[in-house]
Amino acid sequence: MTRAAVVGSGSWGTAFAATMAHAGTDVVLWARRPELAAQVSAGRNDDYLPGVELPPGLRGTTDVAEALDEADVVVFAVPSQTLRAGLAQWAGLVPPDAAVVSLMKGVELGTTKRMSEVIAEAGDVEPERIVVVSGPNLAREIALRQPAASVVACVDELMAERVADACVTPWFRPYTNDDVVGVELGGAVKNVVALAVGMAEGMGLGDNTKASLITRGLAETSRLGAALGAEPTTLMGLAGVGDLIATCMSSLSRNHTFGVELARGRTVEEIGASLHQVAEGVKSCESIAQLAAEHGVDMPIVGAVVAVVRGRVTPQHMVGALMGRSLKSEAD
Ligand SMILES: NC(=O)C1=CN([C@@H]2O[C@H](COP(=O)(O)OP(=O)(O)OC[C@H]3O[C@@H](n4cnc5c(N)ncnc54)[C@H](O)[C@@H]3O)[C@@H](O)[C@H]2O)C=CC1
Ligand SMILES: O=C(CO)COP(=O)(O)O
Repeated sequence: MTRAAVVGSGSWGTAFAATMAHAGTDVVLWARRPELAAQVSAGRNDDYLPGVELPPGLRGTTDVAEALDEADVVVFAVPSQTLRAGLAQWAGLVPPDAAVVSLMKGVELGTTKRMSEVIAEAGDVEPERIVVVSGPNLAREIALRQPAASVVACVDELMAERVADACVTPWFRPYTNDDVVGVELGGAVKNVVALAVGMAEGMGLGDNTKASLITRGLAETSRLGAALGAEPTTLMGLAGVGDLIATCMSSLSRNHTFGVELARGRTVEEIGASLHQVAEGVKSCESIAQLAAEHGVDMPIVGAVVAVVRGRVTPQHMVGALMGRSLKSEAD
């Protein structure tokens, strides 16, 4: 039986751990707080997935060494900006032949590294063992066993298949892919586009506005992907268009919700204090804008979101600025 450890017991760490347990994997979920670890062992996570019944086989622990001991699959599900510091404590405990999975959808501030790059660097893990799982996977819907597909990406196909086998259920269908760069970029950039779409919604704007932002957001993602060597087909797939649609259209998305609240006039600090969960785009908009600048890629929506998050312009001003840009070809 495959043994898995999940590090991070927020909404997606818990939902993915539950999915693997349903798939027949022996799963231990690490939590920082003893009361949350005990709740998980009792079949609940009231903080992050209230009302959801977790599978009986899923165990919680606060002992990370116990969780990682003899794991075939090690999954990281913490906020992207905390991963490097966490790995400084955890990396030495990861079994040397384990698949190391990133569920995270962010880009590191300062270094502009993707999460697989942070795992390789700070965790000293070879790229052949690093697997990225990403797709239209709103945690609550997966935890409620609503059908969805996802992408399991690794440069080593056998490693991707190991992780796909460990998480496949009748309601969670993983597709393998070897384009780690494209899968990670799709997941990170869609959060920033969802902030912009949320702002449009909060301003009372309608579906044409949202569809325009989503489509031009995809154009920005594709340009960045081309510069970084991603496959165009990946960005047209589940980890690109699929996740962009789910996140931008769903009120379950924290990034979307954050954008709505910004348009209502609340500050980044006020919303962050009340949300209690990570909205990765709020920080990754800065690192993605830096990555784009480094590669000479034009990303006006990402740039506009950065300006709002920094408090330099209002969401209302952002829409006017985007609409007032000089005309160009759709293909550029
Ligand atoms: N929630 C969702 O629907 C999905 C989330 N993701 C991605 O998965 C990643 C994790 O997201 P969620 O589980 O939703 O986040 P969350 O905000 O629900 O939970 C984050 C977890 O990390 C823990 N944590 C926070 N700071 C930490 C630190 N310094 N060290 C160790 N643990 C720490 C928190 O206690 C919590 O258990 C993010 O990158 C997110 O973009 C991906 C797909 C779906
Ligand atoms: O990545 C997600 C769905 O695939 C979840 O998005 P949020 O982090 O905005 O909630």
